[in-house]
Amino acid sequence: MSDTTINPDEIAKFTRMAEEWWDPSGKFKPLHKFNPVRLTYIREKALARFGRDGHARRPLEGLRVLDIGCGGGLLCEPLARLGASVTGIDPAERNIAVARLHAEQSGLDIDYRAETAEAIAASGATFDIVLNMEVIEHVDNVPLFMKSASDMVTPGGMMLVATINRTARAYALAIVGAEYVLRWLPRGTHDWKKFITPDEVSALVTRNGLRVAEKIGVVFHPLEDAWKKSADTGVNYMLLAERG
Ligand SMILES: C[S@@+](CC[C@H](N)C(=O)[O-])C[C@H]1O[C@@H](n2cnc3c(N)ncnc32)[C@H](O)[C@@H]1O
Ligand SMILES: [Mg+2]
Repeated sequence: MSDTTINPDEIAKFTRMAEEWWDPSGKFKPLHKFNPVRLTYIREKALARFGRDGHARRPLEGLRVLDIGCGGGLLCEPLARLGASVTGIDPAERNIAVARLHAEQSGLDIDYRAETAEAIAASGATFDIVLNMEVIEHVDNVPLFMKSASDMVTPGGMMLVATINRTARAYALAIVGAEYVLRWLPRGTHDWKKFITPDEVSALVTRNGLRVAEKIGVVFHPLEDAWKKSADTGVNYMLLAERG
């Protein structure tokens, strides 16, 4: 197995789409649509874990957040607005350039770096919150990726993972449905074989010293045109893991 998590085809694919990160109806429309449910989840879990007051103007003030595979910064920016000290990393340099420019235009101070998780982990850096959102299914050497991500969770900290389950239903909905029928995503965005089950994610984080606190599904509601939390983890899901 290679000693890097970088899959060059994946980086090339995201580099080609980089100009579209902030277009809510462009190629990253599904991520824009996911944002409300996942931001609500991250915020809620962070308030609980770190004993923060949700009514404060900047409730996450001072918490160090690492967003792995941050792309154009769709999660970094709202978290910076909540007061967090955000570091966004992505091996695709074009993504980082787009993210930096957008943060500057938004008047936000975010530490963006064109780096891999394994490189940052090797430096010994740790964070209160590590975000691992819609990335695992795009990396090589998943064990190294999950070890690097887990190692960066400080004692008392947490990691949130969002990804797609490897089920027949995920093939039908996340690939055939989303790429071919509804055309929400460009064809070839996902490879079913790279999807990962909640049990596999749990085993990888547990092996690296974290404890799985919750697994929840995320399901699309067509009538409301919105994604919502659900007990059904059969396709899209999120997992919360904590250290100590
Ligand atoms: C589907 S996007 C998700 C972007 C962002 N996390 C979000 O949810 O809005 C996947 C991102 O992972 C990045 N990526 C690909 N391989 C990676 C790796 N080995 N390590 C970290 N990020 C990677 C891609 O460049 C891309 O920006
Ligand atoms: Mg994906």
